[in-house]
Amino acid sequence: MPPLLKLEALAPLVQSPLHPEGASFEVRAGTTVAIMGPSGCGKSRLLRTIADLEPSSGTVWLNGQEKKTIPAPLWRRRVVYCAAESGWWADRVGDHFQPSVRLTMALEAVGLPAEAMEWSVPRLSSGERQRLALLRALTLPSEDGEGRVYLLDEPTAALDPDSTLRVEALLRTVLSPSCAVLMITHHREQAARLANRLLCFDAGRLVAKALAP
Ligand SMILES: Nc1ncnc2c1ncn2[C@@H]1O[C@H](COP(=O)(O)OP(=O)(O)OP(=O)(O)O)[C@@H](O)[C@H]1O
Repeated sequence: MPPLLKLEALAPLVQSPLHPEGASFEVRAGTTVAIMGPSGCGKSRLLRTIADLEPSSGTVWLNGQEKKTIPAPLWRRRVVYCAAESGWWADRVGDHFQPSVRLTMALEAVGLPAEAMEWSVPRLSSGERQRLALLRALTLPSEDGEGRVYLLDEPTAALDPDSTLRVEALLRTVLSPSCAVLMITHHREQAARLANRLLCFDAGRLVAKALAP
């Protein structure tokens, strides 16, 4: 079985912060891979290139199928990107979601009430905003049941310790055998709690590191 996500020499086309050889690694279905590195080293841009939001050189495959053979809207439904700073386009939170039992359960799991769907976006605290943006990504309906990769950019950066643990517990439930998570974190303990593999930026190269401190 091919890896769910595979990168070969992937790099942003414009002013890439990566070493010229780009990023090459695989993410297997059912696993979480954590990425760490200093501020400005290129972590977010790497996720954005995988998500097809920045022009890039190199090659990406999803389930053995090359990105350039998959229409962009379909790619973005299967490679779901959750940015560190979320974008919202309507005033009411609920207008960004499709109601479902899964959503109600997920809200509860991260400590938010069902009424959060009625809240207005401008009133959200940064932690509420971050959890809701994550739920929006995680509960996107899947039309074809195909495997998905979730690209999560510092998904708990705005959260208190208790909310962080709640979100981590939710993330573990996302990992069906056909899905995978590729996440950026600044916390090694979080990587150790969640990830199967850790990749660290070192002078523009991604280097595998042990998860134990
Ligand atoms: N569109 C762009 N074109 C050129 N350079 C960019 C672009 N967007 C960001 N950069 C630069 O690329 C570098 C990497 O940015 P990136 O956002 O990937 O960093 P990061 O590792 O995620 O940092 P942090 O941990 O602070 O979020 C930074 O120096 C940034 O200023």
